[in-house]
Amino acid sequence: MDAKKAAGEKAAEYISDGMRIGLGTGSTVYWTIVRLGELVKEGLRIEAVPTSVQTEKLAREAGIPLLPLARLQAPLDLTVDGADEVSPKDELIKGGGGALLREKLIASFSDRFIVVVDHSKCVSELGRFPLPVEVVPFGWEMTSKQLRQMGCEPVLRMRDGAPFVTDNGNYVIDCRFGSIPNPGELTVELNKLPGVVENGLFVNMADLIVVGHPNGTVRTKSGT
Ligand SMILES: O=C(CO)[C@H](O)[C@H](O)COP(=O)(O)O
Repeated sequence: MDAKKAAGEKAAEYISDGMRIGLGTGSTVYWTIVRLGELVKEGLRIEAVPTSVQTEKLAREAGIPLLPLARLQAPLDLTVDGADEVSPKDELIKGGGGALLREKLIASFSDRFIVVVDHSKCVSELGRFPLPVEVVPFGWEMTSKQLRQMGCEPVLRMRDGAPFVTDNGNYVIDCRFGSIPNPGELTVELNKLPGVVENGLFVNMADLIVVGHPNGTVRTKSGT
């Protein structure tokens, strides 16, 4: 079985009747959404908040009832989402799919945050994957220069010959740091830059990491 499918489907086991959940974005949580769609058809009652337009579409197709954020009075029970890198301390890089801002918001509104990855995402130190930073389009060139001064190689994310635009109307600058020895400090420093909306470092957020392996086995480990 595919490692992403194994991890994604396993996460569905943590979701029970009556829960209000957050649904992440990407090809691993895709399998959670597909599995939840099956369970909903079998009678599971849940409501979900999607972290992207892409996930909203998938959830609708799967028949999962959606919950408008404006109606949310209390934290979500659980959010399931993927990641691009996971450190030994369960710090994450996210945003490969460009949904980092909504993903961080929804995860922070959740009592529990479960991360689903295939084994290749587990690294000894964060930073080989370029860190996605969501920035406002106005003056992005200056923001990029300031990001460079923080020790990375910044590249504006492009799609079809034009800047990639997030669901929030912003740009993404992918910042190649090479290594990020102190993600906690870096996330604070990045978010101090005026043009930065949010960055893809998720520190002290994951409660459980579900890691899929190519033979279809899954290992879980408690997060921070
Ligand atoms: O952060 C994300 C999207 O913004 C994704 O969760 C991350 O890129 C992992 O994606 P995939 O499961 O497809 O490898």
